[in-house]
Amino acid sequence: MSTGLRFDAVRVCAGQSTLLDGVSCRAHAGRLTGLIGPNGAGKSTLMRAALGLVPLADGRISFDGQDLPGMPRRARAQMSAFVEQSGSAEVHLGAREVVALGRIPFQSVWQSVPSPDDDAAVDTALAAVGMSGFAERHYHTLSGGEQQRLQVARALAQQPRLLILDEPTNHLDVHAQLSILGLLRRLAQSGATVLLALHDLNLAAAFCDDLVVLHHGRLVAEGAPEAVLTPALLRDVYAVEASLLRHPGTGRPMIAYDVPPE
Ligand SMILES: Nc1ncnc2c1ncn2[C@@H]1O[C@H](COP(=O)(O)OP(=O)(O)OP(=O)(O)O)[C@@H](O)[C@H]1O
Repeated sequence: MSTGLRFDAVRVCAGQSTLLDGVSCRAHAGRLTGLIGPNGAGKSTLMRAALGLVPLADGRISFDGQDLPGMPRRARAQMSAFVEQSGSAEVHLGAREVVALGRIPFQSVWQSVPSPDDDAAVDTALAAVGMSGFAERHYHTLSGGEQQRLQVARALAQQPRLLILDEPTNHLDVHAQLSILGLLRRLAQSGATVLLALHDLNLAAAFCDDLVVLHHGRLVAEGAPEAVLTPALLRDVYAVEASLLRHPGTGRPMIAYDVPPE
């Protein structure tokens, strides 16, 4: 059984700066974990460290007990997928080809055309993000939100057991935000480990099973949204005043920000 993603006393440095300072937290298998914190808190750095894209000065990051950053790239790509914050530069590819990039970790060097399994995974991923009708378009002709949905589809085509996404709802209209987060929640419910950075705290509260809060490169809170999202934490971490309400249907926390009168 999968035990999920685990960060133990993770420290990351760049020159004289400490970007992450002794961060220990978990993203459990079968749960949607939201990584929150203000700009510059260290969210992207933590995600990139998990995938071996920035070196650890200290600590350990493991997935199902295995050292994740230290794993051979192909083995890591066969189990994990990453959607980065700023879209990538696949400008000369068609939309379908971008999604098909997610199948590369499973293809042999002798394979010149995608297998039926590859094609099926790409079709399923395109449909999951509502982009089947865009498959033949050039990537660079797509809107920011359409490109974002394709990047999520590329990650889904990898059929990962671990999915890490850096602000996947960036550029998306409200319907697309709810639909992508619903999709990620279903993926988690099917047993995957899903860790995603989010700035919209109301969306984080509505969808995530667990929240991890970073501030100045340190862990400041971890747990269920209703335990983590308190007026005191919002004041200390985000320097905002807010009241916590409950959604009348789901009982989930909702944040009402105090906007000063003019
Ligand atoms: N290579 C680097 N050298 C120096 N500082 C860096 C480097 N990479 C990141 N930083 C700094 O580390 C801090 C954390 O950056 P990071 O991108 O992880 O934050 P974040 O929480 O993802 O922010 P945002 O919400 O704005 O995307 C920032 O202050 C950033 O400027």
